[in-house]
Amino acid sequence: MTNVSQMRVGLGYDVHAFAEGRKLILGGVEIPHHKGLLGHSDADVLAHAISDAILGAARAGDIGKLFPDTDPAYAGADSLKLLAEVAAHVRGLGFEIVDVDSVIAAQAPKLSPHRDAMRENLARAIGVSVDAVGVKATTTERLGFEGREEGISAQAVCLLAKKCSEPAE
Ligand SMILES: Nc1ccn([C@@H]2O[C@H](COP(=O)(O)O)[C@@H](O)[C@H]2O)c(=O)n1
Ligand SMILES: C[C@@]1(CO)OP(=O)(O)OP(=O)(O)OC[C@H]1O
Repeated sequence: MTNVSQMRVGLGYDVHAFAEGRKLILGGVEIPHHKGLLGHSDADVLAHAISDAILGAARAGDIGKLFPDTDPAYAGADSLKLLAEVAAHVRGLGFEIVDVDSVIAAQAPKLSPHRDAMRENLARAIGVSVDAVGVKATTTERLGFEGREEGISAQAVCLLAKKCSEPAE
């Protein structure tokens, strides 16, 4: 028997609408802006997309399954804490979190000044090194709901590895 790694990829996507009187929190960073994102939790759309990418790679459902948006326990929840729970959950299933990359689609505000702070927060929550977490941002050239500044979307991919035994040839 030899130990081999089974590799799995996951994809996550999330959208939250802008609302007045809310904080804008992305990757656990509170970003100065005149409006924030609406949600049951803190509406950290980036942390949610990454959570779903990790869960997708583990074939373990999605964040709505783990943390229902009908459960008052998650009202105003810190999404970095939910992400840390997701990481612990997939490790409990035997997976190692190898790599994460992501992109935020937002017409405004400018996010690149906050990239490193987001990466550090996310890496700490996931329990990986900062170089294993990518964060990018794009406008949508004023097209679509992001371009009209009605909301923000985020997409993420994740690579997981699981050690498994296989009979030698
Ligand atoms: N909210 C955003 C959007 C974009 N950026 C940075 O600007 C670059 C150019 O964006 P385009 O949509 O015109 O391609 C992009 O590569 C990001 O570095 C940003 O910081 N915040
Ligand atoms: C994060 C959770 C927590 O209840 O709520 P929301 O902030 O509404 O976020 P969404 O991505 O719409 O749903 C996932 C939920 O698990």
